[in-house]
Amino acid sequence: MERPFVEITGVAMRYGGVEGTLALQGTTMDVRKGEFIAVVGPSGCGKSTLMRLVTGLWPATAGNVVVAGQEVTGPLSIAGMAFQNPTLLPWRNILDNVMLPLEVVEPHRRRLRAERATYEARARDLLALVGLGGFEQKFPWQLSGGMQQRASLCRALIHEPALLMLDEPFAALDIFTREDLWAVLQDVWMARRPTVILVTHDLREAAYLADRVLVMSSRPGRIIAERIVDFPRPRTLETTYKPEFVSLVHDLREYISAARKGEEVVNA
Ligand SMILES: Nc1ncnc2c1ncn2[C@@H]1O[C@H](COP(=O)(O)OP(=O)(O)OP(=O)(O)O)[C@@H](O)[C@H]1O
Repeated sequence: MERPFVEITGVAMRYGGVEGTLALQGTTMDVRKGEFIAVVGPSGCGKSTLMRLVTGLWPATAGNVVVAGQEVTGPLSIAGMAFQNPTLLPWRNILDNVMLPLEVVEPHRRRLRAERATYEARARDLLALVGLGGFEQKFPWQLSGGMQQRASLCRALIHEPALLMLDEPFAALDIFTREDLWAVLQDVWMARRPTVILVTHDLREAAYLADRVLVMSSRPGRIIAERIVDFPRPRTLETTYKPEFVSLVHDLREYISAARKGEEVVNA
């Protein structure tokens, strides 16, 4: 069997020394190459911490994180990231914001000067794919929140990362924009098949997008349940009204209620 692309084994994370906050303990999970995983759990259970450990932004206090067969010991260049706030640079136009990772991540950094036209075409294609064709020269403050979040998704994808880490990327958006972006993200994922780990509080979002949903316990967080989601793709809003979908979301909600009360959850 192929080795998982992301292997998290017995990870613990304590912030601020021995007396500090224990955010994760005994966290173990694997993600296959090209798989779309959603991680859900009670507020403060350590989801963002998990993302920081996988991308090498923080070292784990205990346990191992291995990505693409390599132990993670520092920031991962094969990862693209998007967060709740789009964090676009206000002095750069949308095209230049999207192209930013190319100025940082090798081998693109070294090729950028000679192959600028090719890279720029790639950025324009991505912007068109998320519905932002024609907005390349605009500045972030000239775009709505949803449009900025689309641009930030393009920025996370421009260097064609093998791993896409999304930490509540749509949380700040209204429900209509959010649902539009689910379809956009699904399109991008189906076209390029990166391995995705999405952290979200929105259980419908998890069920719409993921191949597998992992549920975390209250802090210190560990994985206490998982559900395979096998609705055919591309999924649409119609999918979300089907009884199987509603029932999955209902189950996930029950798991989280149990986790918040500190009860054990039986694996489905
Ligand atoms: N840099 C830090 N220093 C100290 N404690 C931290 C730090 N970052 C997070 N924590 C603590 O670790 C715990 C887990 O935080 P984390 O942000 O990972 O949770 P989360 O599940 O992403 O939360 P939410 O669902 O509310 O976004 C919390 O108790 C938080 O206060």
